[in-house]
Amino acid sequence: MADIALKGITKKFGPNTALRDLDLDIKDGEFFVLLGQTGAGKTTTLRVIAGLEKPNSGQVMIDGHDATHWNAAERDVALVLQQYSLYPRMTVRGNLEFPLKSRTHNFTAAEIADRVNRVAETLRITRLLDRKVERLSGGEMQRVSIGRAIVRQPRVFLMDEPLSALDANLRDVLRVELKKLHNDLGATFVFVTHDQVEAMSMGDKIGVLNRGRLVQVGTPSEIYAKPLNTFVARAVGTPPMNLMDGVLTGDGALLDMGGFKLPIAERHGPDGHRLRFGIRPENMVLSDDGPAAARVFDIENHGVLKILTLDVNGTHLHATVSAQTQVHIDETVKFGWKPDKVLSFDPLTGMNLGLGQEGRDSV
Ligand SMILES: Nc1ncnc2c1ncn2[C@@H]1O[C@H](COP(=O)(O)OP(=O)(O)OP(=O)(O)O)[C@@H](O)[C@H]1O
Repeated sequence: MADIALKGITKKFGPNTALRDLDLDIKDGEFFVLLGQTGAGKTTTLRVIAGLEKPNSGQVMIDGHDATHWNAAERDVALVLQQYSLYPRMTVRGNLEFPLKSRTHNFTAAEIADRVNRVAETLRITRLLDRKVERLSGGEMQRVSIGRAIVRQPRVFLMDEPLSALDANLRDVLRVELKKLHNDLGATFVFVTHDQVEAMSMGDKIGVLNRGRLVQVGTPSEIYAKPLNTFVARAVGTPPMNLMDGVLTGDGALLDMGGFKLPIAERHGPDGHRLRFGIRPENMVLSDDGPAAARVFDIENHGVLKILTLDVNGTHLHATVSAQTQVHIDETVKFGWKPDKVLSFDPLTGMNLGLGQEGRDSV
């Protein structure tokens, strides 16, 4: 088990800067998710923590020790990748034993057998122990990959999109199992994903990366309810937050879109101030006396709810409504929003004006 801290890490590949002055604190035993789009620097961050990539500047601290110059073995971390790094011709047992048989360990045969059996039980792969890896399904292989990481009992698990090659059902199952494994082991997990649903459902903490910079760190609910800026606001939530430009007037927002005026509970600026207003789809309200009008462009049925795409003069907004709501494509509907759920962003910087200086400093 271990705390990890990155201090001012910059990593360049030729002219390409993958990480820019990155500071990151991961607490002992935390399930920390790094969320970002492709090329954001997630894998590079993991490889810097693992000691597989040397930063151009900055420090890697493990349990309070400066580990910047430690090699990968000294750091005692395990990396699980999206592609299974297994030996296909060996049995599952052979693959699980392999990390314990290296010259740096001095385990007895009985100790190795005991560890392998316990890991197999934890991951429910005991019945597969004598099967060749090449004869396993994708989900089984990924379980074995995870098993190969835990059998060494490292202090940190680094996981690079370990579920992204699996089909949706299996991903759901392994998500739950990984969370349980984390609880059982009590080890520090750093989990990389570009899938915000995965990040929201698994992380104790989420760090949102964009172009090599850490934009915001927080619990899933903090990131969802108090995004630092429009980038984070749109990075989590399905469908993403609606953003609309407009001006403050009286107790409302006069939207450029359609010239509609909608009430807001919290003002961030004087009358006439231009803002970007943000509202999550579940906080849009369809009602006959709504102050704004739109054409229903699309309806997605999701069982208990429907996701509507509303067209307001060519701009699309999303609204999540109950499955009982009667709507038809091309129908004109009236809508409003929950005034206390509206966020106000600076249209130039994208910063969330509702957080105040204190909120911005804390992220
Ligand atoms: N070995 C390398 N040589 C050159 N450029 C690299 C190398 N590794 C990463 N990069 C660049 O660094 C940036 C960050 O890459 P990284 O793989 O860390 O992103 P990522 O967030 O993990 O992306 P993905 O989700 O696509 O894996 C990208 O612009 C990438 O092209």
